[in-house]
Parts: sequence; structure tokens; C-alpha cells
Amino acid sequence: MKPLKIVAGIILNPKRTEVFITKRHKNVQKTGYWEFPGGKVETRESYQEALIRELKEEVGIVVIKLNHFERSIYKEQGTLFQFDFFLVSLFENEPYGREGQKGVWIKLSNLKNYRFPKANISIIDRISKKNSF
Ligand SMILES: Nc1nc2c([nH]c(=O)n2[C@H]2C[C@H](O)[C@@H](COP(=O)(O)OP(=O)(O)OP(=O)(O)O)O2)c(=O)[nH]1
Ligand SMILES: [Mg+2]
Repeated sequence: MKPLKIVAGIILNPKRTEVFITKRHKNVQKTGYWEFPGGKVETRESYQEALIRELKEEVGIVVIKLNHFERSIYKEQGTLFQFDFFLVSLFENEPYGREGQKGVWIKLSNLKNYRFPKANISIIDRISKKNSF
């Protein structure tokens, strides 16, 4: 089965103590859950190109530096998802919910108090630990 490819950005402040997350819109899958901004990789697009495009569209930043952090595969209701999470540590502009969605900077240690989709459990676990990157 061919997976649906998703890229998402872990947008960090310069001290790498906080991350910018957004809340998913109404009327889409996973309404009301928090997420790392990102979306589906389009045909003929690389993972990096997809993430740069998505972060411009969704949170208005121009990515300068990104590093691949983790890939995970997740199956839900018959759909296979492949997630690639990137650390985004340098960018232009201040991120905001460009499509009207809520966006907040939160401490990494506080991530556990926000409701994310199940597919995010392992990544949240990893980055909320001290000195994980
Ligand atoms: N961006 C993002 N998506 C996530 C996360 N966790 C998680 O389960 N997902 C799921 C929700 C969606 O089913 C899918 C991402 O697709 P999306 O709806 O963001 O795709 P997109 O931005 O390309 O949106 P669209 O063009 O289809 O409107 O992955 C996450 O941390 N970030
Ligand atoms: Mg999206």
C-alpha cells in the first residue's frame, strides 16, 4: 500500500526552548487537535520543497534552515501515513496562523498538555525530553 506522505515542521525559537504549534481548523480531519504545521507532499515535489511551501502557506514564514528529525509510519482507518518531521531552526518572519487558525509558542516541556493526534505521540515524547536536540 502506498502511504500518504506528510511533512511537518517543528519550528523552534533561537534558544530551542519553545515550539510554534497551530490548531487544526474546523471541518478538516482531526478538528480541534494541535499540530505541527505542514501537510501533504505533492507530486514531483521533494519533502523539503513541500515543507517550505506548506510553512509559507500556513504560518507565513520563509524557511532558511531545516533538518530532518524523524520519520514515522502510522496506519489509521485503512490509510497508511508516512510522516517526516523536520526541525526548523532559522526562518524569516514571525509565524502566525495565516489561514485563520490559532497559533502559539509554547515551551517544549509543556507540549504534553496539548492534545495532538495519536500519530504524534512518539515525536512529542521525544522532543519534550530535555536535550533531545
Ligand atoms: N500537518 C500535520 N498533520 C498531521 C500531524 N499529525 C497528524 O496526524 N496529522 C495528519 C492530519 C491530516 O490527516 C494529515 C495532514 O494533512 P493536512 O490536512 O495538513 O494536509 P494539507 O495541509 O496538505 O491540507 P489540504 O491541502 O489537504 O487542505 O496528517 C501534524 O503534526 N502535522
Ligand atoms: Mg496542513
